[in-house]
Amino acid sequence: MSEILRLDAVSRHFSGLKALSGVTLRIDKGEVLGLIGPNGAGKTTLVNAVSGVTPASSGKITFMGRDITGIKTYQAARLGLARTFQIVQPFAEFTALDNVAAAALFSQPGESLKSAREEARAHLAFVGLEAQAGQSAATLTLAMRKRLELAKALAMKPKLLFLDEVNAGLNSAEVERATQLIHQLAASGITIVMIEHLMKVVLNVCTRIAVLHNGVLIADGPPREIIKNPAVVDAYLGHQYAQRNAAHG
Ligand SMILES: Nc1ncnc2c1ncn2[C@@H]1O[C@H](COP(=O)(O)OP(=O)(O)OP(=O)(O)O)[C@@H](O)[C@H]1O
Repeated sequence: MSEILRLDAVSRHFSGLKALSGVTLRIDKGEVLGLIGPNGAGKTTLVNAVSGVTPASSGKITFMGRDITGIKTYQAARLGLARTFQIVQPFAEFTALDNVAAAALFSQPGESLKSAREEARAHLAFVGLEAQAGQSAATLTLAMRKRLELAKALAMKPKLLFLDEVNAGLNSAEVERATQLIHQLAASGITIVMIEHLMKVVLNVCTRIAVLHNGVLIADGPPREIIKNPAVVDAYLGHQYAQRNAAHG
């Protein structure tokens, strides 16, 4: 497989706090990488560093062979790096359709509003929000706003898509539906990095798992190995989880 993203010794400090410490990680095209770890481990900070929201303090980030360290968010979007946010933040007064059209225009500013809206309609249909196209984003349920967030990210035509806790706060039927969408996205060839606390989802969709703890990458490998890794069990999964898992083979 060929490399799409590479982090070399990436660190991010907030005053004295080391949110990310010397993270080196390679992601290949077509992978679905699960990024896991306890609260405050540095997962969102890593995604923010790559997508230009909060630049790295040091280290190097390479996307499709190009040095993108310190890139701005709009530049990242135009290169094909898109993300959803943990706290969904649509333009509340805009319709669902125009939220997605705005995302399309953000990544391709030359596009006409008419074609951005046509494109937006297709993305809304993909995430199952066709019927809500004309509704203002403020009136959508949390699950719908999460799917809207996904449609916005897709409107940026990503090559690499970061999903930041797209399942948080959803019920099991909604998680099931979101999981199917992630499978479809992966099948369409988009490389995915997902921050996810639900291990059931991680194990269902991820081809590889990277684990952060206190800003340090403590493990990186195939899901079946990661869930047995003693450092990961200690830092995140817990011994009960490991025992339950071992009992289920
Ligand atoms: N803008 C900021 N200013 C100061 N500290 C920050 C900032 N952003 C993150 N941090 C701190 O950096 C550390 C890593 O935070 P981060 O949000 O990356 O963790 P996370 O693994 O995504 O956690 P969670 O699972 O709770 O979302 C935390 O201690 C957090 O408080």
